[in-house]
This record gives sequence, C-alpha cells and structure tokens, in this order.
Amino acid sequence: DGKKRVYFNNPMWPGEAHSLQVESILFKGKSEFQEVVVFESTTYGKVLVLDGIVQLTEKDECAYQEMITHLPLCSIPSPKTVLVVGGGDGGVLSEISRHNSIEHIDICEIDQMVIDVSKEFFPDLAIGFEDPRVHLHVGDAVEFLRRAPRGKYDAIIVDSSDPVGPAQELVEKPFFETLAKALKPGGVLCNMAESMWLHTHLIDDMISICREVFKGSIHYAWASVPTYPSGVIGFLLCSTEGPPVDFKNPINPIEKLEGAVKHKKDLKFYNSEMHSAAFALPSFLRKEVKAL
Ligand SMILES: NCCCN[C@H]1CC[C@H](N)CC1
Repeated sequence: DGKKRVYFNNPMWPGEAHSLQVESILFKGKSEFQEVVVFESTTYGKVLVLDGIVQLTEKDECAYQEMITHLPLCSIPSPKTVLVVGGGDGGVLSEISRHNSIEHIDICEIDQMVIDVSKEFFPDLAIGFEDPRVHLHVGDAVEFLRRAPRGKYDAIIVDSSDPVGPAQELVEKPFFETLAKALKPGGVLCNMAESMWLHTHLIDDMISICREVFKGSIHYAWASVPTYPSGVIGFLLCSTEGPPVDFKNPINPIEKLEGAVKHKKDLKFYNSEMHSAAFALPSFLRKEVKAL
C-alpha cells in the first residue's frame, strides 16, 4: 500500500512484533530518561511511544486507563486520597476525577517530557492534570514512596512502563514494601502486571513478593488492549490488612460513578460486568503462576 509501517519488537516479547501503519511523525525527542515519540497512525489515532514501546493509542487507551483506575477505586467505599505512580500522560488522573469522594490526588512521574508531550498531543488525557485535587511531583517514585507518610493513601495506582529502563525498580520488593507502608489499613494497590501470555515468570515473582508484603487479598485481573504485546494487559490488585476487600464485586456501582462528575468523555470500556469478568482467569495461568 506504499504506506510506512513501524514495527514494535523488543526483548520483552522475543520472536514476535506488532506493527502499526504510520501517517506522520508528530514528535521525536530524547528526555533525560528515554526516547519519546508521538505519531499519527492510520487506524489507532495518535500513538505515544517510549523507548520503542507503545504506551497508549487514542483508540484503545480507554481499556487500560479505565480498568487500572476503576478496578481499585470501585472496590473500596468512598476513596479519599489516591497516589498515581507514573501516569504522566494524565489518562489515569482523568479517570480518577470521576470519583467525587476523592479529596486529594498525588502523582509522581519521573519524566517531565511525557507530561509536556501529552498536554500537546493528548489533551483529552492531560486534562486530568487540571483537576484542582491533583498535586504533581516530578521525580523518582522510589524516592517519593520512601519519604511518603505511613498510612496516607486509600489507593495507589502504579501506571508504569515495562520494567526495563526507568521503571526497573518498580517491580522489586523494597518498592512494594514502601507501597504497603504508604497505604491505609484496608487500602488497595493496583499495579500494571504485564501479559499472561508472555510474562508468567514476572507475574509469579510480583505475586510472590506481594503475598509477603500485603496481608490482605491479592487478585490478578486482565483486559484486552490490542496495541499491547499479545493484545492483553494484566492488573495486580492487593489490599493491606484491615477491612477485607472483595475486588470481584464492585461496591461503587458505575451508575453512581457516572452521576458524580460531568465528565468530558463517557466510559468506553469499564462497567460493572467487565469489572467482575476481569478476574476470570484461563486454566494455564493458574497452572503456570504458582503464587495465584
Ligand atoms: N500510561 C500508559 C500505559 C503505560 N503502561 C503500559 C503497560 C504495557 C507496556 N508494554 C507499555 C506501558
């Protein structure tokens, strides 16, 4: 068809590659931490790429941003204080703003260039930064969590890139220990948790660490995101000791959520049925991930 294509292959998914047809390159830069690219694709809208890895596309970002946000926040009664680790595109912030019980949102993003690029090319996501409850911290989340007060947050969402490069330390035990310390009793963590088709060893390691660190319940959930490797992405949900959290049956039904905020865009992926269904796991996963 004479059109240019970009191929996304990476040691994180050997032997395979995903490709998208390119209309035009909109931005190409190098921050202190990573290469940042935005391009207009033929069929998925604009695409944000960090170090050659697709972070989000306009067409399917809804699945990831809505699920990583509402799986934890709809599982606990009236969350008030939330922390986002990563998430510099603002997409998770714009989803959190739907919850009117929330009073304070901290976000710790290491790369200012991601924030600036999102404000220019993904304004519908970056609008999340305009919520007056949002407090932006540009820096290393490992350091931020080390200094975080004990028991400050009802929920923490780790919206990270793959654990290669800047996000490497975000899957190690010391970081999970600081997350648990920063959560209130009965607080919840939702961590991006890779692909059940490609990363069962990493998922097993993460769940094993979380079983040692979090004394509440631990569940793995997943969603379909066509432009992520293998077309799915996982979420690891943990709760600290305290009031038990039943992740599989949302207690903040989406109807209540919808009414709360006159939001620019309607939910495109998340609903109560998708919430519960996200925790249904294939048999091979239960066999391969011993820690489940
Ligand atoms: N905030 C945008 C999404 C970041 N998380 C993605 C998870 C899957 C990875 N392969 C790429 C980043």
